[in-house]
Amino acid sequence: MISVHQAIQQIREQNFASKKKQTLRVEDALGFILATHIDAPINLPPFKQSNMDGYAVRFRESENTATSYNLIGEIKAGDAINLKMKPGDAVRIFTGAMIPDNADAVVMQEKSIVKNTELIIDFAPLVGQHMRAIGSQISKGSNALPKGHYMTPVSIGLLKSLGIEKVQVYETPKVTIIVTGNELVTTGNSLKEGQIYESNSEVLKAALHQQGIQRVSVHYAKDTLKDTETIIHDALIASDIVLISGGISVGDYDFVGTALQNLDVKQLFYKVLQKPGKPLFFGKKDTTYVFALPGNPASTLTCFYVYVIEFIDRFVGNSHSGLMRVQLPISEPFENRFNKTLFLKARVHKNSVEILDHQSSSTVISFAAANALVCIPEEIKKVDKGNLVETLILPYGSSN
Ligand SMILES: Nc1nc2c(c(=O)[nH]1)N[C@H]1C(S)=C(S)[C@@H](COP(=O)(O)OP(=O)(O)OC[C@H]3O[C@@H](n4cnc5c(N)ncnc54)[C@H](O)[C@@H]3O)O[C@H]1N2
Ligand code: MOO
Repeated sequence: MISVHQAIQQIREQNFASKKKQTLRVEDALGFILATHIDAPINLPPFKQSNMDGYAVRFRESENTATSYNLIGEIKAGDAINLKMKPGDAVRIFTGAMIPDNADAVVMQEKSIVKNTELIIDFAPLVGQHMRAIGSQISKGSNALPKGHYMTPVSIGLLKSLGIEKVQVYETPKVTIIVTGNELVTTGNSLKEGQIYESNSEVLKAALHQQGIQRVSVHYAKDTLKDTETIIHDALIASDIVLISGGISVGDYDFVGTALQNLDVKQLFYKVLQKPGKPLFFGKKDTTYVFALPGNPASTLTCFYVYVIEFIDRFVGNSHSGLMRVQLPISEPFENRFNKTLFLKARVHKNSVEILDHQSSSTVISFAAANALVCIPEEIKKVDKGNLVETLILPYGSSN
């Protein structure tokens, strides 16, 4: 049995140096990881822009205390007019429009009065006010997004605003989910005595999709060594990652461990001093990695969030791997009576984190209400109210 820390270290030690790359249109790259640094091909903004609807002014020669200017023209957004402004001139200007080269400042229209061709303002404008300088957001040639960056909607927007059409990203892994268990029935069928509805495959598939992984197939193995072995054998050939649900404990009908051994899958670790998810297996055959996730639904999902996400982030070259971890004050005292590291379903509130009821690994009712997992290390026996605890924010935790 190894510690949670050792298990995570083992995952981090895997070497994914030769990652496959692919080229995508920027708008198709949501959720992918950039395989190259991207430098700005143009200045942003590409020309001096007005930040307000109002008037561009050029100060009089030696001072800028003037409050009266001569209005000489108008420039709208999209106009390519570079008016030559003399000292004391003003130009009607709009937000996003190109400001004449020699304008010194923009004055908001709310602070101005126009009488015929005279612009009167009741204060002396500051040099550069309400103007966006060329390249002030990003200058041509400087780095817009680094290699390893996770593409979000706004990353797409930034690259689009730089005129970039295509990006190189790392390929996402092909994942096979294998579900074991004779008691499992898919929805749409009626339950017979002793049967339950199968859910882990859909949970894992949805959680993978949320990580940007679309190439996922699901297979079902009966609780026989032959069936388990055949299905794992085929998955090892067809996939980069195999996720197996259930059958990894010590019961007479838990065949996953033996099947993996028979198929020469090298064990990197088996059993972690944690609750839930103690009988977690991690191994490798050739270039394919295998996680055998304990079948209890909350154990399966906890192991996915703590270990599989860490692994996938590294596999796809994400420079930030694993769930975000923050220290938060706990809302009630907590006792760890298990001599194991606990991952507890929890809810982050504004100024604290609350451990939820129903922590059993066979129940997902608290997981459905959770937006975080609190990690209490095995050596911590008691946490007082208000003490800081390590809190892992679930992928949807910031939005619910
Ligand atoms: N003698 C011992 N028994 C058990 C130990 C142990 O150390 N000694 N460990 C327990 C722990 S901890 C866990 S976790 C489970 C893990 O067992 P398996 O990985 O072999 O999982 P199963 O037995 O196949 O299933 C456990 C539980 O979860 C339900 N299940 C499984 N798959 C699904 C699914 N796809 N959808 C919904 N529900 C599923 C299954 O019906 C069982 O109730 O072992 C303990 N036993
Ligand atoms: O470790 Mo098991 O996952 O408690 O139920």
